[in-house]
Amino acid sequence: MTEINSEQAKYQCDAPENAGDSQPVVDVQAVTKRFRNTLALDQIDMSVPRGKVFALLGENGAGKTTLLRILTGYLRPDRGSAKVLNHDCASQSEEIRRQIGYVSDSPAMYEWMSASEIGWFASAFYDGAFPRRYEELIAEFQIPIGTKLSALSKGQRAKVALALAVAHDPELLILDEPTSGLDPIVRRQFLESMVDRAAAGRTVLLSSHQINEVERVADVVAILHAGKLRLVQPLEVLKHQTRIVTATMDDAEVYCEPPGGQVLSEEINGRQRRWVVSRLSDDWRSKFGSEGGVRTVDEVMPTLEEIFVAVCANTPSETAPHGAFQPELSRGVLR
Ligand SMILES: Nc1ncnc2c1ncn2[C@@H]1O[C@H](COP(=O)(O)OP(=O)(O)OP(=O)(O)O)[C@@H](O)[C@H]1O
Repeated sequence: MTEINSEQAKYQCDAPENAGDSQPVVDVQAVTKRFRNTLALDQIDMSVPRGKVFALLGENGAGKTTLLRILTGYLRPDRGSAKVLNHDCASQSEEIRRQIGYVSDSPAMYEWMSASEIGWFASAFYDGAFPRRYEELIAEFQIPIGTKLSALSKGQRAKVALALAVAHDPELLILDEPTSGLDPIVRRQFLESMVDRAAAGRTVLLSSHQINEVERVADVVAILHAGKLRLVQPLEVLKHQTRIVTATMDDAEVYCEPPGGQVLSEEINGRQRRWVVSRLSDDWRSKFGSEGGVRTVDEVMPTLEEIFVAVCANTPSETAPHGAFQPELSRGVLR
């Protein structure tokens, strides 16, 4: 069985020299990027704290890859600025790429090389420990070392790309859809190894559609929607402060104000009203439905997927007139 074991996680995570540094590892300010008629990123402000697993969620076309490509210097923003490890992404991209590990959504590798040869080739760019770490990862992943990359399966190639990105033990790992192509066992072990990295002070910034997986490993969640950053919050805070409130009215015609807080979404179905609400106060029940007409009221904790759907379904133009949803962020800094 392919396994990223605890031993491996240990060597990946020797304590970084400046682990105590409180400066964000990624600092994005007012970044805007347009492709012809598509506004891919619209005034993005975001900071990624050190030593966390930071998950960037968004629907297809939300702008995740565009943002990650700006951070790694493969794209330039039209406006705004971005820094990674205190280096400017537009002018110091080589330095950034040397210091980080990056796996793009479609890694380009020299197809005519074997896993062994590409490791040897990449080791020229990194410190002396790279070859040993790389070989151990390749062995853990059970990659046939002599086979040309062009002859490997999609999942095996994804593993080679990951091994290349991780083997120099980077302070920041940027992963665009890291688990696509991996089988469920490797996905799980890989994500757990990301948690171990964060615990040792390394930072992992990953984009994903796999919300259930993200829910298991992320410290911080950001949601991009149509090029706008709609939410950035520690996952624990997000889950603690967000509720699905369902009220059943005496009559479908009875109007009912939402239960306070920030309304992420509202659904009306006959006599039933359903809100996904963040920042609900502890005493919301005492104030709710004071005008009468509310027969029963229930409150449950939403899954991250339910929060994601609520945030993405509620674009500003659709925002309910009452309790309007405002992105849960201020300059993308966690509150
Ligand atoms: N090189 C490009 N030329 C033109 N449009 C582009 C280009 N790259 C991205 N876009 C557009 O920018 C928007 C954001 O794309 P992006 O790839 O960043 O989304 P994403 O969130 O990574 O999506 P997915 O989850 O499907 O990979 C999309 O509308 C896409 O069509």
